[in-house]
Amino acid sequence: MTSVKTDVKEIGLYINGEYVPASNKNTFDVMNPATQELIARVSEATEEDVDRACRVARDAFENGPWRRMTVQERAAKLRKMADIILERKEEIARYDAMDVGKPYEATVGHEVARAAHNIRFFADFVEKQGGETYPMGEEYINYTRYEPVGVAALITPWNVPFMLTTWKLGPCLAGGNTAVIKPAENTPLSVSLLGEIAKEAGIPDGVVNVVQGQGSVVGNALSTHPEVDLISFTGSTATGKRILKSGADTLKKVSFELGGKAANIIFEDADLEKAVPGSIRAAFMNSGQVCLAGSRILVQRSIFNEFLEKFKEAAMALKVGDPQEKGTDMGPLVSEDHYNKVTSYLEIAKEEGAELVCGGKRPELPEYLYKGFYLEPTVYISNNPKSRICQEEIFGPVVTLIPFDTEEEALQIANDTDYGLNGVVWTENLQRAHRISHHVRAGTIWVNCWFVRDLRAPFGGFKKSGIGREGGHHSMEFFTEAKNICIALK
Ligand SMILES: NC(=O)c1ccc[n+]([C@@H]2O[C@H](COP(=O)([O-])OP(=O)(O)OC[C@H]3O[C@@H](n4cnc5c(N)ncnc54)[C@H](O)[C@@H]3O)[C@@H](O)[C@H]2O)c1
Ligand SMILES: O=C/C=C/C=C(\O)C(=O)O
Repeated sequence: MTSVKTDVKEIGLYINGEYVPASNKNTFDVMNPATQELIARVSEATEEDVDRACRVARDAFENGPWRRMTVQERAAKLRKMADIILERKEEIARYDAMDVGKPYEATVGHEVARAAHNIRFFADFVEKQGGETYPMGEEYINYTRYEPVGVAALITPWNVPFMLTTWKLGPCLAGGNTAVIKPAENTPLSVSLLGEIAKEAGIPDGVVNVVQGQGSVVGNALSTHPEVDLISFTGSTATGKRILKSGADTLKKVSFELGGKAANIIFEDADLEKAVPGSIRAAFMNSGQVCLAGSRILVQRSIFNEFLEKFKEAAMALKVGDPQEKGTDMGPLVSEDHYNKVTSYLEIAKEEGAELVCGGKRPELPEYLYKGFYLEPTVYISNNPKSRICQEEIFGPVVTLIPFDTEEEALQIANDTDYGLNGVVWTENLQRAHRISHHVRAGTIWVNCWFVRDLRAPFGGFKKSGIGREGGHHSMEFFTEAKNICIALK
């Protein structure tokens, strides 16, 4: 097996329905994290380019046909967009495998299908959406319209680039807004296609724009731009704080999906046939680079050793390798910087006295992957839930098993975190399942499952894991302004 050698791609910004170079012609390089090969040269937007994209989006919003179309017309174009995503699913998944290092097989079969569903779901949703009517006897009547907000900045992270961007773009466009998208700088490939896919679907020029470059420059220019009305951001809590500040002067609406450090709680009455593979997925999917990862695994002491043995065996059986290859469970980490961050926690774990169960080193790999940013699935045991490895979002294939004795103790540990994105509970006891679900302070609780998504359900975080909710009417509330019209009838 040799590496999938590809030509170096040249990727422009997408503004007003066409690919354009940066105004100063600058580009930045994108590497394949499995091999460190150069895979793309991407135009690096200047502040002037961001300004142009925002003004184009404003013009398309104010003067173009998009917001004036009937919902049926808009929905038809969005459905076409979903169809094109499915037609191009191999190309999109290849791109995510190339710059994220995400296993191709899982991406093409699941994430890209979900991306198409994100767009189609919101097309269907707005077609069925009604308004409110409040008659005031014979004198007056009130009715509500949901109008688009304006120009949206959609700023997205590198771990799930395409799917997460469509999760925002679907409701943004369904609501009649226009968009300037900014993907993460190390994973620009798949998202770069969204402008041309929108155009092919018949969405007018200027409605979907994509700018590329560093967060501190391009992201910052977007979040301070006076033409941007709202920001939907998914990324780290630290960046969320920065964006909140930079959007403050122009009072932008924000929706933030931020970091997590989920407790994955295994009770002694859990069915380990389900809990072990479920916890393995929650720990190591996408090399643990998932906001929803079950990275703190709380295990009741009476079954601790049994769970530990089974979990360790399953973790060590995961196939770490080339993301492009069939059967690969785990690819590399996304970049050298991120590899250094994740592996710094191996030192921290040692200093904190955590016990290493397995992993903690580079896996043995074929020669062409020697330069890849690989780390074996890594499992620790810790008796100190307050230690840094139990508190900080490592965002890699590094998880900690923490023993507990009682339900109260499990809840106390689960809630002893700044984050509150999600929690996971494994138990065969119905009352306990509800009790624990009610008391874990997080936006989503999965019981005897993980990462099962119904797009109508609210999705978002308590505490430092976010602001607002996405999903179904929650997304539409963010991407529309409710207007009440009161008519005197006499
Ligand atoms: N809650 C969720 O749904 C969810 C989903 C996926 C990832 N995440 C979180 O995302 C993080 C990993 O992603 P990441 O490392 O790409 O996050 P990040 O915050 O570093 O970057 C996210 C995006 O913000 C941009 N950005 C960076 N600085 C900026 C600034 N000053 N102004 C405007 N934009 C800026 C980046 O360029 C990138 O496009 C993890 O914390 C993870 O938990 C959360
Ligand atoms: O890594 C984070 C994954 C987030 C998933 C979603 O936002 C979703 O499923 O809508």
